[in-house]
Amino acid sequence: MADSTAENHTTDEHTPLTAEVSADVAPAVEEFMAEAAQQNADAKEAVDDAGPGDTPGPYISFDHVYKSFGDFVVLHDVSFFVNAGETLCILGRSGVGKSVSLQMLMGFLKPDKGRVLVAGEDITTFNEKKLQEIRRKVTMVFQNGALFDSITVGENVAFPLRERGDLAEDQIFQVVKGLLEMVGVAGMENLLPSDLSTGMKRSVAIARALASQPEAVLYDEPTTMVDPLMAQLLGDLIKRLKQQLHLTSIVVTHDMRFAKKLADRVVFLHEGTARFFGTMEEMEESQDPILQEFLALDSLVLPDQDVPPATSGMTPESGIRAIP
Ligand SMILES: Nc1ncnc2c1ncn2[C@@H]1O[C@H](COP(=O)(O)OP(=O)(O)OP(=O)(O)O)[C@@H](O)[C@H]1O
Repeated sequence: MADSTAENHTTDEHTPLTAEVSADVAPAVEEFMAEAAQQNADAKEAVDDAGPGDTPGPYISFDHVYKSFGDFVVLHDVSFFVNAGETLCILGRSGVGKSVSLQMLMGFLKPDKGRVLVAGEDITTFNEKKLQEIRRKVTMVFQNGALFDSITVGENVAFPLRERGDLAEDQIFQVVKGLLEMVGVAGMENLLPSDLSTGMKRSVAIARALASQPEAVLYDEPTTMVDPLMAQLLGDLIKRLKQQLHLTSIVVTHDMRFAKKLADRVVFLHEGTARFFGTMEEMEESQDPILQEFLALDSLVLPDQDVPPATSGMTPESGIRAIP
């Protein structure tokens, strides 16, 4: 395992994803990551070609989307997009349709009206078979991790690797070990999900998502119910995945610090509409009283506390973890 002293944990987006991966499995993980990065670069080119004229097509977009449950209107004429390799944060108070939006992007829910485009394709009328193809490209990290409870952490992460059918068992073992080290939960292969804290489960869920080499990852409230240090670590990881794997990400969050750190753009949902769509700087400069109120309330809820830098790897014994 790489040295994990405090001075070696710079945790910026340029720290190699494999910096904490043991020397014995690093080559396998590096090869796996290089494959993923190349695939994502190809995906970006594919959507770049899809736009009209010289305009690149977005990787994901909501195009005038409407959604109601009975008489209850959740989304009313909502539009936004995410370019390939970029990160969008979906912000808004409870119950405004953030999770409903993610479920539509995964094809679990259909819009009543409007179009949903994923991987540059209009998935609005896709049948289940075609949606499964899309779900190979776009994967979701659920709040609770959505791990299989009856199998070990290692088996959970190995699952998508086995599905590929082209990897030998020793390659699977190495990639699983390396991915767990990469997301800061080294040595937890043999534990059951029920042995893990919420933050650890989320890290394992990210490792499992990465094992499927997605082009995009959708995160539902990644910092809910985790402490500020864990939130910082997850944020660093998502940023490095963007920087080094060119992953496209959508992050649903209430956490403005997190959004500030990650977002190329934000969409703010309010009373069924996309009240704001643009950069975080533009949102902060907005004179819209609803946005100003949201930002003011957030600064009350989240005082500007300094989070100490990560200093050590999390071990099953300590229950404390850090990523590079
Ligand atoms: N399948 C469903 N059937 C009926 N109503 C639903 C369904 N899914 C979501 N809703 C309702 O749609 C609204 C938006 O839900 P959603 O989960 O997207 O909110 P959210 O913005 O993610 O909130 P939170 O931040 O609290 O998670 C809620 O009022 C919810 O009860």
